[in-house]
Amino acid sequence: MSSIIEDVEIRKILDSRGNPTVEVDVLTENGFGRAAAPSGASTGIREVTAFPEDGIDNIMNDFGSRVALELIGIDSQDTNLIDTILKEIDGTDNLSSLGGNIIVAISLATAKAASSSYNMPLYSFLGGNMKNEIPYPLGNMINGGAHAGKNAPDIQEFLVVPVGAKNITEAVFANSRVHKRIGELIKAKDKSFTGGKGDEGGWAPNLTNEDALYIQAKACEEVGDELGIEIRPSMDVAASSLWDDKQEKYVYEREGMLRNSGEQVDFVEDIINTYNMFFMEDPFHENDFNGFTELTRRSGNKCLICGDDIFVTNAELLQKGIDVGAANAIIIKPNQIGTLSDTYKTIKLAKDNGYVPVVSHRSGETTDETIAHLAVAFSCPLIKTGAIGGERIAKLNELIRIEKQMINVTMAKI
Ligand SMILES: O=C(O)[C@@H](CO)OP(=O)(O)O
Ligand SMILES: [Mg+2]
Repeated sequence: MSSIIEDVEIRKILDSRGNPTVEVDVLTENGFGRAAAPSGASTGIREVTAFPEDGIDNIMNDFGSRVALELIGIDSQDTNLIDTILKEIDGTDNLSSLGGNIIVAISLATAKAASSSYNMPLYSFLGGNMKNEIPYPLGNMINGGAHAGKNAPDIQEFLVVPVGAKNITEAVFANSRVHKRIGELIKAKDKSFTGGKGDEGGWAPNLTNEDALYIQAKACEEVGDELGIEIRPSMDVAASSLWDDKQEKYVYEREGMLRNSGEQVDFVEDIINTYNMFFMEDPFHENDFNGFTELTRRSGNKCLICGDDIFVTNAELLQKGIDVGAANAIIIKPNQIGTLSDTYKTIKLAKDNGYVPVVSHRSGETTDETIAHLAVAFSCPLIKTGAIGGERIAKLNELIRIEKQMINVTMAKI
């Protein structure tokens, strides 16, 4: 069987916001891999650059000579070599020449071509055939902040985790049930609600953070009782989007509130305690390591305190957090760092230091399902990938398929 790369093709496709992104096909003698890159709206400043400054089209024009020719003839199994070559072709520290999104699509498509060359699903090709754990889905229920319109809550994502679900089917249907129930509760509170949704398929209502939190908790309880499983509320504050450097305050525009870092710690701690939060992402902005450290000290024993913008899937930044006890979980988005091998390096560092890796979609997505395989392959106990919407269910339905293929399968330990 040959996994040697015979051809690499790139095309411009649509993402879920109607923006251009790239899809890459990698062909070997015996296999084929395809991957597409997502895009963020609330991106961290230290993420690699998604696309070159002049857009995608110029790269597409000289892709054959500049990229494909360099990869043809190389074994698609050699992820480290492929990623090194891609970074060399790019030649910049932040991958701004080729663009991290183009590099990540090639890196992932190559791994998929390798797995297909050996007739194996990606999760077992990367993770080995002893894998038998499925991650719990963090489902997105209400969208605010950078993912929704003007009158939506300031907080970006109101999420839930069906921690009592016994299998992935039960888990994803519990999340979709909570999503429906939240829609009903919003309509009951606001008769003029149009049913509008945000970028990740969560409702985008005219609600304060507090009302959204209350409705979310009520729906978790009601659906949890109905289904006989525990469902816990969670959130992504995406606080880099709230932070104003000049005022040195978190600005809650919808609420007309300003909070300094200390007040933000108290505010978030109170939410964790009041609502028995399971997971709290980016409660502080990307440079506020002190805020993360203080909240982790106070609440890290009862809630996952997760860093996204602060770490951007970068092992060096994660090490900085480990050194000061900032957070106990990390969001993993391959396109924040640009390659599969660097993504793995960060996951390994997280696990070696007791940080929970949480594989995540972006707000701008395609129907690419690769992250479902990565979460299983690298034993990440949680995956954040929405609850409804075509580009979100692509990953959730793939997890259902993966679970059916596995032997002696269980949900991850959380
Ligand atoms: O902040 C986040 O965690 C993500 C995904 O939910 O949003 P974006 O892709 O816009 O960065
Ligand atoms: Mg986030």
